[in-house]
Amino acid sequence: MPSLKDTHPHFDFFSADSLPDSYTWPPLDDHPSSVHRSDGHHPPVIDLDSPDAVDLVRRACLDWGAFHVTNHGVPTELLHRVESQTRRLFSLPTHLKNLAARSPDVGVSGFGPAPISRFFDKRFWSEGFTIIGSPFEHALRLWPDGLGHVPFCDAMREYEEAMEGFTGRLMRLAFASLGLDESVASEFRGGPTVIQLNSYPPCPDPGRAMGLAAHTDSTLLTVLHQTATGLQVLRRGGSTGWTTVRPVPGALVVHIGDLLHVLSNGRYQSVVHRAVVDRARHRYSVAYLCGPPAHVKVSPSPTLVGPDRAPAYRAVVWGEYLGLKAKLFDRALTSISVPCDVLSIACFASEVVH
Ligand SMILES: O=C(O)CCC(=O)C(=O)O
Ligand SMILES: [Fe+2]
Repeated sequence: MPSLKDTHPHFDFFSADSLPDSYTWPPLDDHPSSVHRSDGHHPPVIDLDSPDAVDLVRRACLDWGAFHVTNHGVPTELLHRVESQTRRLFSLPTHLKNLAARSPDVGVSGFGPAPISRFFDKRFWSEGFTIIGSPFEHALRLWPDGLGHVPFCDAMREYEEAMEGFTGRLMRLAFASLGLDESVASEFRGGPTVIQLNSYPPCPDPGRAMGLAAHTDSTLLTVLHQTATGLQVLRRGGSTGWTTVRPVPGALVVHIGDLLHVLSNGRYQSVVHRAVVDRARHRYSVAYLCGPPAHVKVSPSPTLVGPDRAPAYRAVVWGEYLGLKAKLFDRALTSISVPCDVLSIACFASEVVH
């Protein structure tokens, strides 16, 4: 049962020399940097220019639900600039960041703890800043004098443009890897832009703190930029526990989200992931959340449905799914699954009718 706390007072992470009780999670025996996996037990690195890219993406989606991409076409200089502007934003004093806080009236954009934190009794050792559309209004509150907001807004706008191109290419690859017509991927492009900036300050007791608890993303695909260790993924169906996804210089991490899970009729499963924290290092990550345009219904692709493979999920638009996630969290996907008995009745009925 979620604790559904409405707000968390913003906490000054840098003044803490020990972990307050409200941030102390039970010790996790699979927690964090003790997990070192040898090669072959790590999401693969895929060169987007490889002639085998489609097969490599299929294998990675089936095995991990996550992979690294190189030759993605996003300039290194832009990645550095986005990271340094993220750092600049989170290093503002707390009272200034609170001027751009998320509020229920203004929606989910702005500064604050991760929205999923309200499902947990313990707090996350992190701060987030969610950008939906233009960051201009929030940025102007954070840097009210002069042109301080300009480099931040420029970097985010350029990143958004670069991500639109990159995720278009990725979606075509993902479609091809499922044996679907690549041109249909364009129907799922042009959705609202969402960029999630995350900050994980150094933590006095990282073994008992949680940066961001286990979750799946409510997206088609998520592209994560990280330059420090902290991301962990759970390999589905395996018994290997959490795998630390070490940053690969210059590469971007791709996650399968719940909506691609639905579209693929469960063939590709959304990846469960979390972020852990470090005693000395302040980590930042930038997630680009790629979803469909507001009116586009996502349902299992007809090509992946047949007499022996009934549709496992009903159709949803992104807004409805986000609403379900905000209410049900990790039960959202199950809530749109089509129960087997309904399927067999439907199959039986169609056999009787035809
Ligand atoms: O910071 C990370 O590594 C993970 C971030 C994440 O999962 C998210 O923003 O949804
Ligand atoms: Fe995530």
